[in-house]
Amino acid sequence: MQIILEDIKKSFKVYRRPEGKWGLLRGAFMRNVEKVEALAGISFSIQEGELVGYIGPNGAGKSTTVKIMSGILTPDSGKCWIIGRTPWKERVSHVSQIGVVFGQRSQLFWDVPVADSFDVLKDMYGISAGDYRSRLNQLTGVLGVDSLLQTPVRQLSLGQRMRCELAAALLHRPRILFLDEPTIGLDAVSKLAIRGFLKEENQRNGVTMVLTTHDMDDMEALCQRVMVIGRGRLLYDGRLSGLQKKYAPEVVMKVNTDEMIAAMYNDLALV
Ligand SMILES: Nc1ncnc2c1ncn2[C@@H]1O[C@H](COP(=O)(O)OP(=O)(O)OP(=O)(O)O)[C@@H](O)[C@H]1O
Repeated sequence: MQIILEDIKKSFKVYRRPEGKWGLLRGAFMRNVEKVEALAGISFSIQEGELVGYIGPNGAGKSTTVKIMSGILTPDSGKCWIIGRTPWKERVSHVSQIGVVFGQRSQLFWDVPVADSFDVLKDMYGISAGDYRSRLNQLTGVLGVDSLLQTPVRQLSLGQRMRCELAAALLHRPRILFLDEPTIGLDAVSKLAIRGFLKEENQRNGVTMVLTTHDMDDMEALCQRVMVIGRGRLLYDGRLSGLQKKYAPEVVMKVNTDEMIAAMYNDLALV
């Protein structure tokens, strides 16, 4: 198994101001401390080359799991091995094997051209000049961002930025890619492009992927296996079809809205 999590628990301390009219004033001297249990004992394992969907409602603990697997957060207890390493203990060697994309955050420098961020990543990961050139050509070509390399990140649209984020996460040829809501806020055309790219990268290069999303079309297009988390606990781990059969047994018609809208944009020559 390439990814193993065993009984991972994580809670956060949150400080709350006393309520009421004088709460603001009293809060300057005393605060109530509360414990939020984000993960209450999560266990799963993932094989090399799998593309697994990780879904659940807001606040269920998805991002916390991704942050622990990426080595950004340390859990309170439990065990985690990613390619045989414990992420938060062997961070440097761990990050060379993984790529991470957070849909709501950027790993690119905001004010400088995209190419400058890529150059920094090249040095950070110690990618040789030849390998960097060929990988950059390949990724920018497939993702359609070659013409954007000299544009400052702040001038990119969300969809353009997300394609650049994907290229940045894959420059060093990681074996595992963690994706936290990579299609959030994107239009139908960009969503389809990113799904197509992820599928190709998984199938052709065998990159293992864990995909967090609220978009069921992402799930259907990409994931055969789905893990459902709720209140920090794993509630389901199995085939997407099993989940659909259980919770939507009587669906009679399915309209793929993303594909419909993408076709409409194409017809209107809007892309
Ligand atoms: N740094 C933090 N400090 C305090 N509480 C936190 C922190 N990070 C997460 N939490 C809490 O932990 C719980 C799980 O949060 P998490 O971000 O993992 O959920 P999520 O499933 O990714 O949600 P969403 O779908 O909204 O992104 C939530 O109750 C959240 O408020």
